[in-house]
Amino acid sequence: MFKQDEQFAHELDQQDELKHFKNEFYINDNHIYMDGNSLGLMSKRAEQSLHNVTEAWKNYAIGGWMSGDHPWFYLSEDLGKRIAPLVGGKPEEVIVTGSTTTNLHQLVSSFYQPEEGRTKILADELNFPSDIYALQSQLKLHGYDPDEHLVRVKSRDGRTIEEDDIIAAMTDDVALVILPTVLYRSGQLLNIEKLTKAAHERGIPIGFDGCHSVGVIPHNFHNAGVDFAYWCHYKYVNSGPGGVAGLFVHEKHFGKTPGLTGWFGSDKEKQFDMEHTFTPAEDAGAYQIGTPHVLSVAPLIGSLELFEEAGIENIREKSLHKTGYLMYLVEEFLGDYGFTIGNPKEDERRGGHVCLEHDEAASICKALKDYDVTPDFRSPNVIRLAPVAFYVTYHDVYRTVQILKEIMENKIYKKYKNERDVIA
Ligand SMILES: Cc1ncc(COP(=O)(O)O)c(C=O)c1O
Ligand SMILES: Nc1c(O)cccc1C(=O)C[C@H](N)C(=O)O
Repeated sequence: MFKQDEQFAHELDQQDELKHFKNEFYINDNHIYMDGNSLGLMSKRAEQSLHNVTEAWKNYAIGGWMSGDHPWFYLSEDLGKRIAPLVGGKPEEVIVTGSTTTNLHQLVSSFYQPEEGRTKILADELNFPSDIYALQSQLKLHGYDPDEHLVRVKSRDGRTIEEDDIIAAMTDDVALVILPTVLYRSGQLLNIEKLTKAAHERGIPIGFDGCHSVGVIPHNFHNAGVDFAYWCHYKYVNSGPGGVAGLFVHEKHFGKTPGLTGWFGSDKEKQFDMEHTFTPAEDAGAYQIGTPHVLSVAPLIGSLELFEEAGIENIREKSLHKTGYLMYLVEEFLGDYGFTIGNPKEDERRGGHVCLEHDEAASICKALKDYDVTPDFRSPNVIRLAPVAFYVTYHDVYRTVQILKEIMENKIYKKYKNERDVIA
């Protein structure tokens, strides 16, 4: 269904009904940005909404909490409602707050309730380090040895985790399951419905890290019955470095007091009563802790407009097609150069990036940067390439593969050290 020639790439671009979105983003003409899976590009809408919030601060000062187009007091809830369609949550099940890691701490503090004989947390050995560190420290806070109580499902191939292996590890001593939706390195998409059903059949609550899927894949957290989820917005949702994260708590858990409490988790009508008895919000808002980071959330106001205009189903369709095209070109043009495609190839098992493995991955990434292509390296041998639907064209994908071919054919990568820089 794909063709090898450059003209074909141009034809695909002409037919791309999302192509006009590229003009919404800041990117130099000749630059190819394949790293939206780590930090999304700045959009003009995000820049504008950030500016609007600084203007509100200028004009209203403390009045900004209740005045202006986006009163800050309700902003986290308002944005949660707008994120809800991206994660398949009800509007009141989603709140924009914290960071991925702090939200995980909050949710584990709330949902990990060990009891006699059921004390373990189940994760996987390919999980993102920050999640593992959080789980280890939570276990320690409960007086458990993480080496014994944090179970990490093994990968059979070093890239992916078999759902059946995860389910087999959901034994009677497991009190909580934490998994990624999409694995950060290989890009494997786990079957969220299947895993949630299996966990619940065994009486175990389950939560998902959606960092690598929110903004690129539609979700179904509510209908799947997922207990909770957490994710960042600075990758595929383009909210800027350190942008405020999000979390989902299924409505079946409403009414419980979160493990970590703070005044911004209060019922909004009660918050300024300043009582020493905490009255939690009745929805996911209860999981907030302190004052929202208004300046770090501001870009999301504008960025979300693009998702509302494009539709997440269309974004997923285009992302699958572009990653499919990239894999096709890799196989056609790079077959002789020692690359392995490390992500699952089936559409229902892969996320928004292609994982290329190569022994010289670090030096190849450095060479790509000198050709004005931004890839993403994960030690020891992974090149992640994300042809983001909004701003990477088919022709960009074509050019990236041609540049890779040139780097390999002419051994240009040999000019660079095959080791990572400070930030990968
Ligand atoms: C899967 C995953 N989990 C957690 C994190 C940590 O997020 P943060 O540093 O925003 O807490 C990241 C990215 O940094 C990630 O990719
Ligand atoms: N959060 C990051 C940062 O502060 C600096 C550099 C990279 C990141 C990332 O988000 C990395 C990303 N989570 C990953 O999947 O590797």
